[in-house]
Amino acid sequence: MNKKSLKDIEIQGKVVFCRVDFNVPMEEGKVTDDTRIRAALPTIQYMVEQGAKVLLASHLGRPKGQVVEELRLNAVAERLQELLGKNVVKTDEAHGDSVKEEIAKLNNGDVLLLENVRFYPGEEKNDAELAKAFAELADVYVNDAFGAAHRAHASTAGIAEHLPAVSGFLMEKELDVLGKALSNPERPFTAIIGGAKVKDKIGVIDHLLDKVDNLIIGGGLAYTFIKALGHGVGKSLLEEDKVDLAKSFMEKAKANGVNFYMPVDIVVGDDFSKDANTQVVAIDNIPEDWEGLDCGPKSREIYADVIKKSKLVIWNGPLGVFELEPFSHGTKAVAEALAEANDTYSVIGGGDSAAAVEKFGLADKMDHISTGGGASLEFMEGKELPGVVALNDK
Ligand SMILES: Nc1ncnc2c1ncn2[C@@H]1O[C@H](COP(=O)(O)OP(=O)(O)O)[C@@H](O)[C@H]1O
Ligand SMILES: O=C(OP(=O)(O)O)[C@H](O)COP(=O)(O)O
Repeated sequence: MNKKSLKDIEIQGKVVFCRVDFNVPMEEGKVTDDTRIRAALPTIQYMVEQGAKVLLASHLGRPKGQVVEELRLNAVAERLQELLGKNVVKTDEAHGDSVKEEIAKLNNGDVLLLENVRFYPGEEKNDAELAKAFAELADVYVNDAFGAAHRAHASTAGIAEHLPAVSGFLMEKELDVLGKALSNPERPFTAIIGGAKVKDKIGVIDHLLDKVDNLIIGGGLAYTFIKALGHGVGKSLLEEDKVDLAKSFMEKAKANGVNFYMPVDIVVGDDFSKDANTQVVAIDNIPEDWEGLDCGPKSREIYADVIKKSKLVIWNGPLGVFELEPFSHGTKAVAEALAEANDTYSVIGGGDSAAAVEKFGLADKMDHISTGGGASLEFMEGKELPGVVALNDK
């Protein structure tokens, strides 16, 4: 990588503003998957050992510029403290006088976690004043938040204009592994795209159609494609204004000779809950009052077969609502097929896909689990990541 790294600078006794991606799954105020926190530990531990005063900054969820009590980072601070085996100071703000007072109390090697940076409306707007307010807290900026590197926000990009700015170790590793996998992909090359963030993902499908041999569309995205085929989708997740686009993707796949796969059968539920009644239906037979929440058994078999014949698979986004047992089987089938396919290099992207693989106990069978979903997709599209561009060149 042509960007400066943490190892290239002197941080002893300096206040380091380190952007991390601690946007972790939470339930009832507890962190349910700490993969992203553990992934940042090498960088944090290094800064501690070097005697820096470490300020960690992260977003959690999408509070849209307001304080949302459930999205405070207190539980994250607790988990980090356990993992580091060291006290972590947590502030209720992310900049300003109260934070400066806490920083003044830090000794070399101490760690402080700032409050959710997205509680400030300026964060997502990359507001210059907010970027300056963050920069005022520190001497050096380190970006280790690969998962948020595709966002040009005040704490991921703007701040870098005011301080020496370098990458952390997680950021470096992600760019290295993904870069190597894609510069000359082994074929057949398959992309599996699922999840719920339709708007974020549907665009990258276009680019993947220029690169892959096989494309599998699943999860909540699938219903926009099912609708594009002219079928009803009941109460399933649907991005009505992307239906025409979905149609054009299917045409592009055909024109490019890409094998295009989407579910042929669906597990529908009458409620978004683990106690829902379920049934398996064909994609042209989704009942009006039901919601598609997983792919069915026939689809799973087809996907597993494609995976086993691939040399490289990138997977972003669960194939169903894997958090609820009755709708976890599609995601599990894909994870198992990847685990069994020894000749297939598997790259897993996305917080939820990574959490799913972890939940099924298959994480150590994957070749690379990225901490970034959207970020890894944009990287694989060949887009420049603003959080990387903003860093100092070597
Ligand atoms: N059919 C579906 N309907 C609604 N939500 C779904 C469906 N399939 C998957 N999901 C949800 O998608 C979420 C993950 O989406 P997303 O954040 O886009 O993925 P990732 O974090 O892996 O990039 C999961 O919480 C999962 O429950
Ligand atoms: O979880 C994240 O995205 P991802 O689910 O695409 O990996 C990152 O923390 C970025 O969050 P955002 O998509 O709200 O900017």
